[in-house]
Amino acid sequence: MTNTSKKILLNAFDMYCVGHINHGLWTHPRDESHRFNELSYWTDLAKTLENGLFDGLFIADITGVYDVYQNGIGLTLKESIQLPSHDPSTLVSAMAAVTENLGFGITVNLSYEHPYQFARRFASLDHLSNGRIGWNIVTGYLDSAERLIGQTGLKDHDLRYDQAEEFLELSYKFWEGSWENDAVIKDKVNRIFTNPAKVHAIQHHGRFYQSQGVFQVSPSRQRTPVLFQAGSSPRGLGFATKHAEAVFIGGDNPEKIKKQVEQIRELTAQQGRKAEDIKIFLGITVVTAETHKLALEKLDEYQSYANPEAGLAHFSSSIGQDLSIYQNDEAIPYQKTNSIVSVNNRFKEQKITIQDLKNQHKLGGRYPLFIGSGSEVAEQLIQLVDTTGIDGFNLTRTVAPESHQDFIRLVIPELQSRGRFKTEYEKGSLRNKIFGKGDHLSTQHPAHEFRCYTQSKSQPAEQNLEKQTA
Ligand SMILES: Cc1cc2nc3c(=O)[nH]c(=O)nc-3n(C[C@H](O)[C@H](O)[C@H](O)COP(=O)(O)O)c2cc1C
Repeated sequence: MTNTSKKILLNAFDMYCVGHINHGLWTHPRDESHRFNELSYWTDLAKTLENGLFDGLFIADITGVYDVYQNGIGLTLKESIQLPSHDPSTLVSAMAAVTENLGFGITVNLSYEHPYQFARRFASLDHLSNGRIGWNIVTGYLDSAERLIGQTGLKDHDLRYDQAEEFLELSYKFWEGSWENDAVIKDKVNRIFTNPAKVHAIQHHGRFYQSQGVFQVSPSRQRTPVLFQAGSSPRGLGFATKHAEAVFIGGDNPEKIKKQVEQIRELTAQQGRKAEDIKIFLGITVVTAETHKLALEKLDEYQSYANPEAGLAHFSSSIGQDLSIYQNDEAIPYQKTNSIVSVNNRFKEQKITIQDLKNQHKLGGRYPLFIGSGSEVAEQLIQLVDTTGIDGFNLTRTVAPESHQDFIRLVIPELQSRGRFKTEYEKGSLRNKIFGKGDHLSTQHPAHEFRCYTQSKSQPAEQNLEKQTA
C-alpha cells in the first residue's frame, strides 16, 4: 500500500527514569539521563521536541521493579533498569507550561487505583495543558507490583482486561456523563458559577467498582484524554480496537508488522468503528549522523557503552521468565506466564537463543533499529510506513538528549522535504491535531453512550441529593 501524501506522526518515547529501552547508555560521557530527576531536564526536552514539531512525548511507566532476572534486583539497581523510576504525571504541568502544542501520552496502570482519583487527575491535567493529554492504558505485568501493594500475585491476564473494561466505563461516566458543556457559566452578577441543573450524578454498580455522585472536575477541553493502548494478545487487541485511538506496537519484520496492522484495522471495523479511527505507532530506534559512515561510527561508539545483559534483565520481567539460567547458545523454551503474552509468544513461534537476544539488546531491544544519514533514515521510515500501513513512530532515546537533537536536525528536514512530515502544528487539542475532527471522541466511540451532553442519562445533581436526604 502506498500513500504518498500521508504525513508521518511522531512521538518521542521516554520514561521518567535513567535506563529506559537502550540499557547501559547512561554511562556514555554525553548522556544526561542521570539528571532525570531535575525538572529542567524535562522542560528542556519538551522545548526541544516542540521545536522539532513532534506530535507528542509518550511516557512509559511501570508499577513495580524488574526482579525476575537472577531472581533479584542486583543488576536492575546497578544498571538503573527503570529503577529508580518516578511518577510520570508529575512532570506534565511543567512541560505544558513551556510548550503550546506538544502532546503528552502518559502511561498509568489502572490496576492499583480507583477510577475516580485517576479520572480527576487526568481531567485536571487536561485543563492545565489546554487539551494536550493522552493516556496509555496499561494493566500491569509485574508480580513485584502486587507484592508492593500487599497482594499475593498478578491477577489472571484476561481478568485484568475485564477490570480494564469496567475501569474505562466508569471513567467515561466521569469525563463524559456528569457535566454538560454549558454547566460552568461564571456569572458574577447573578452569583452563579455553575448551573446546578447541568451537573449530573453518575451511578455505577459493577463487578469491580461502585460509584455514585457528581464528578469533581468540570469538563476539560478534550474531556476524555486521547486513549493509547499497547496490548497485542487476542484479548488485548479486542480491548484496544474497542477503546483506543492510538495503539503502540513492537516488531522487527515488515511482513509481520503489516499483518499486525491489517489485523488491528479489521478488528476496529468489526467494532463498528472506522479503520482510520485508530492510529498505529511502531517503536523504533535511530542512530543518525551527517553521512552513512559517520552514523556507523556513532553506532559503534554507542554500542561500546551498551549493556545487553541489562536488556536481558528487562526482557526477563516482560516475559516473566528468568533468562539468566540459560547458556548463550541455548534456545529459550516457551513457558506460559502471566506477563506480556504478545512478547512471550515469540518463543512459541521462533527458535531464539540468549545470544540472539543479547545481539538485539545491544541497541534497539524489541524495536527495529535504523542507521544512516538523515536522508537514508527518512527513506527507510517512509518505506516502512508505505509498505506496512502504520501511521507513525514512537522514537526511543539512545544518548539523551543528543539522539533526539540528531533526529530533529538530520531526519525531520528530510521527511519534510519529501512532504511526509508537517511543517507547522495543526490548531487545537491533541485529539484535533491527530484526527482533525474536533476535541471530543467521535459518536462511534463506546464513550458516546455515557454522554450527558447529548442525551441525559442521569438525574440533575440537586434531584439526586433531594432523593438521598428525603
Ligand atoms: C510496545 C509496548 C509498550 C508497552 N509499554 C508499557 C508500559 O510503559 N508500561 C506497562 O506497564 N506496560 C507496557 N506494555 C504492556 C502492555 O500495556 C500490556 O499490559 C501488556 O502488553 C499485556 O497485554 P498483552 O498481553 O495483551 O500484550 C507495553 C507493551 C508493548 C507491546
